Amino acid sequence: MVEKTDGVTTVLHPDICVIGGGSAGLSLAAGAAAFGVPVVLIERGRMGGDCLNTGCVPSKALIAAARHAHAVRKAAEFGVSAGEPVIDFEKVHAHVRSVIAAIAPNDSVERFTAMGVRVIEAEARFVDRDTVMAGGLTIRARRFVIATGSSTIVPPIPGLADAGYLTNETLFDLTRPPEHLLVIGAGPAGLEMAQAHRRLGAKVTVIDAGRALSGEDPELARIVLDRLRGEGIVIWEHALVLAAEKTAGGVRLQCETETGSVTIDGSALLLTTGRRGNTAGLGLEAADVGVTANGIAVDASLRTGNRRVYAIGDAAGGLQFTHAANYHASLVLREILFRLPARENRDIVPRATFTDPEIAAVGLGEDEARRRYRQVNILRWPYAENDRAQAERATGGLIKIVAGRRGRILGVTIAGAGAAEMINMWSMAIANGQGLRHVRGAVAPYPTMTEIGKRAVIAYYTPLTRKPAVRAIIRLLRRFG
Ligand SMILES: Cc1cc2nc3c(=O)[nH]c(=O)nc-3n(C[C@H](O)[C@H](O)[C@H](O)COP(=O)(O)OP(=O)(O)OC[C@H]3O[C@@H](n4cnc5c(N)ncnc54)[C@H](O)[C@@H]3O)c2cc1C
Ligand SMILES: NC(=O)c1ccc[n+]([C@@H]2O[C@H](COP(=O)([O-])OP(=O)(O)OC[C@H]3O[C@@H](n4cnc5c(N)ncnc54)[C@H](O)[C@@H]3O)[C@@H](O)[C@H]2O)c1
Repeated sequence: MVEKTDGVTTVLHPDICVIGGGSAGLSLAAGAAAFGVPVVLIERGRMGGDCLNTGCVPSKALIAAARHAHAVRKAAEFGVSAGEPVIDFEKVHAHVRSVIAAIAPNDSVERFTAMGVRVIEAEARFVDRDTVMAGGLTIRARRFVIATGSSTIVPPIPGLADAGYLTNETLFDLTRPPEHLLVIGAGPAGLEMAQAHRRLGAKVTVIDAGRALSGEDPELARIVLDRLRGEGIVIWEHALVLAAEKTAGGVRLQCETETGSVTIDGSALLLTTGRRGNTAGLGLEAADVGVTANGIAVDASLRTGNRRVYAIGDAAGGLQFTHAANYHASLVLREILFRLPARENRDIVPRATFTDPEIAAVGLGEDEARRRYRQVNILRWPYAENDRAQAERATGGLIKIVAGRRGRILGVTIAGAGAAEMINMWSMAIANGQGLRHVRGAVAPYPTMTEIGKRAVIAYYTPLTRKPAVRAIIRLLRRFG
């Protein structure tokens, strides 16, 4: 990398300058370095970003602890006596920290420096279309990639700031369980954390202005919501939080629900009200980079209004998943390194919410498929018809497959045990334009829950067995012995 010092400032001239060392930025920097391309990565906080420090990793570690507590409570159903679990929240917290610590070296400054990435630990800011300043250094790169992540949207609820609230940035620092956790926002983040805390001994109330899990097919979302309610979580849907206030015991919310006004007292409040791409302080105006209500304005190739600048991951204000961030990084890298046109295809990006049961989906939902195509077939198969699900006592679940003409797979949603793992097969099928016949032709080991999808597909072909033409062929062939 060309580096010039004029006695006052040092100017770096990499091919690529990445702003943000979270899932998106690290993925892009690692890919560029692997091809020997000079790359600068600027990170103002902790390497690994949200996913490692305050998102996926701590939340999944907490969920794992909660699942063990739940398994102890449920053990009697299997003839194993265990009683009520003893939960040491400080040790749960230590478990969460140790999982982060185990993964952190993969995202460390040392590892990336060893790969050949020049890591600058400072805040980055554009000063013009082609220049970023960070930590007293000037970076003039051929291409810039903004990967600054997102932050919780704080709703304008009167009294909220004074009442005090937790977000994903502070939730995992708790070393004592909240007695009664109030959660505003019943999306993936809110419901995952609601169930984890409930299973770890807290009372939990969730409030949403709209439908809970509104991004998912209502038929399948209902399976998850029924289970959560069955575990004692109170979920208010279509409820407006009008005001918040601090109380001696914690926090009080005044809500307007479908059945009237309700006052809810809790000991702590968590906001999981959606996330907006981080744009503040980046000097985007100087770089001619536009913003939207969700984050940085990009086109389908993740390019901003400034042709040299891309935005990827949560910052781009679209899909907000670690795997989407990695996908974005691969698309932009393809375009920068090989000049191959990049085009984001959201239909191939799966999503999974790690409640129990999980809900996972890829491709089009039924409504969207009906909007786009004239002929749509809906296939369903319940977990209760699967032998493994019976053995595991995990019969509450359903797969729903949306197929088009000639059995092309358009979308799949699964609510049930192992849904996040099971969706992989369908992601692969959709990404490769495959149809139901490809699934029919594959053999799934018995007894596994993967068979649930295959059974749905076989049911789709069952009417074939009754077709007169098919039966006539069989009759004809029987004559030959
Ligand atoms: C509670 C929770 C659970 C989640 N669970 C999952 C899950 O199970 N699966 C999943 O796929 N996704 C999950 N997500 C979403 C996932 O965490 C994000 O999609 C992912 O982290 C986005 O990566 P990113 O690189 O775009 O942003 P980030 O990881 O946020 O990284 C952005 C980085 O940029 C840095 N930065 C910002 N501005 C500047 C600046 N001006 N200069 C220098 N550096 C800057 C920040 O410090 C940060 O480190 C979860 C999110 C939350 C909140
Ligand atoms: N398993 C996962 O992959 C996972 C887990 C957590 C988060 N995430 C990602 O992080 C992002 C943020 O997640 P999230 O669940 O916070 O966002 P979300 O946008 O999915 O859900 C936010 C919810 O908050 C509600 N809401 C917003 N303002 C409100 C208000 N004032 N009063 C009541 N309800 C209000 C909305 O109606 C919505 O249902 C998502 O894009 C998600 O994909 C992913």
